[in-house]
Amino acid sequence: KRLPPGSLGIPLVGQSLSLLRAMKANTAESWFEERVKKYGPISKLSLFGKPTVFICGQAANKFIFTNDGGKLSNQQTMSIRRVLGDRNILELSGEDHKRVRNALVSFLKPDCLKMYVTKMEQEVRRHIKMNWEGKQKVTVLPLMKTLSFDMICSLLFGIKHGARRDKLVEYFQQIIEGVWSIPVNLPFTRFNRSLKASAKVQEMLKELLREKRIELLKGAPSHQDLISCLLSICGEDNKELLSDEEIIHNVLLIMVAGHDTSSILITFLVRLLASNPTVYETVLKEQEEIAKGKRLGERLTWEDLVKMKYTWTVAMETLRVTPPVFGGFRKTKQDVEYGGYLIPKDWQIFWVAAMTHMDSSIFQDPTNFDPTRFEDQSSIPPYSFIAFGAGIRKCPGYEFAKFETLVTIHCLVTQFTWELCCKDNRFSRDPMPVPTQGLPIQLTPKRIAVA
Ligand code: HEM
Repeated sequence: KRLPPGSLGIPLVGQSLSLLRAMKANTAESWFEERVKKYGPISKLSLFGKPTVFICGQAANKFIFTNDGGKLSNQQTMSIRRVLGDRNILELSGEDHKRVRNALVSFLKPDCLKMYVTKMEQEVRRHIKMNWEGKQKVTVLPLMKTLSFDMICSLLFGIKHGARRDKLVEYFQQIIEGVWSIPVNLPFTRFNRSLKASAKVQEMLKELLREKRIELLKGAPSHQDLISCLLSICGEDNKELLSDEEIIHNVLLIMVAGHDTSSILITFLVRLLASNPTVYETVLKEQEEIAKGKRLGERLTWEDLVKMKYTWTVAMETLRVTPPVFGGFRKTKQDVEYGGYLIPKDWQIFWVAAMTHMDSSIFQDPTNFDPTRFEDQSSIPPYSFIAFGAGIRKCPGYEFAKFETLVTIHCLVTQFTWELCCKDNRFSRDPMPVPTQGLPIQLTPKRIAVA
């Protein structure tokens, strides 16, 4: 009797197909709004074969993110666990989660990333030279995916351009397809291909770890890339803090977590800059000021990124309106009480970012694109902007994504102007937002590249 209102629907299927259809049609936000109108901010349903409670609002977000690791644990789909490995950080809890997360953050924190701004710019300039220069038309989303994969390979894994990286890209595509698939391991299913690709990548990473250990023994700097950094962190007993399996599974996770998200943010920024002249002019002015202060061929520094304040508010507002991560699941470790209802042990809880991002009591006139909301971030109530999550599982790649986005937008707006080829400004979710036809744009070069 104390269960939240709502129906669990047809056994196994529940409301999954209906939600997936709404995602594809980009109406998932209204799908949830309808539920709230019907049942209020807490309701039960069944998603992906499991009884689920959907809760929304700032208090709901706080409940989820502050109880993470306590009454609630992380809940991922079976395909994620099978493809990325059971030692990836999403599968870990308690002390194990803390240990692996601290190790990842020791490389992903701003103090460390500061040293890599030049390397990021080199990667972006190389990408532009190969894929944008001399072209009249490009399709942004696939190119941004290539760029973010290259960034991850160079900066995080220290894998140079060449045959090994090409092989990795090929397998990676298959891995990604399986991460979001139905976990049926039969020949010719996406899931089966993905498992095989994952096994091959894990073999390649084992070899890479061996090589990196030798380099470290020869005196290579431990902070040259994330993998070297993870290998060189020792625990109290002077032994490596992370097992090889943990490093490999987390490298696989970072490939997935850092690839789709940043590439989608940059793609939606490119789309916005083509359709909002006021925002475009202000971003351009900020970026040109920085470019003017540089000598020919002089690279961007961390200090330059600090000056890109307006551009970052535009990125944050883009994430508010179109969060790449729609929402996420947690699992109850015991019966829990919330909002006067009982959520039984082992049920899923689902949070949805858009429900607070589009709440007019938090963000005034929420459908209006207004980057000034993020000028003073302390004015945003806690647990209401959750594009990067919150609490102990808040995205550790936030700074990496920020640096990558700012460097890329700087290079693009100072080198090109562009127009959208497709007047259809809609997008679907798969589960990440995908603009129509991957966002083809008409390019005009501004001037000869500086670098
Ligand atoms: C615009 C870019 C990005 C967005 C919007 C984003 C969003 C998120 C969100 C919402 C979560 C929390 C999920 C939850 O609580 O269930 C998360 C976690 C995570 N993200 Fe990101 N992310 C981005 C970029 C990156 C990058 C570039 C990396 C790696 C370099 C990364 C690595 C991770 C990892 C490892 C976790 C799991 C953390 C944990 O469980 O402790 N992300 N991200």
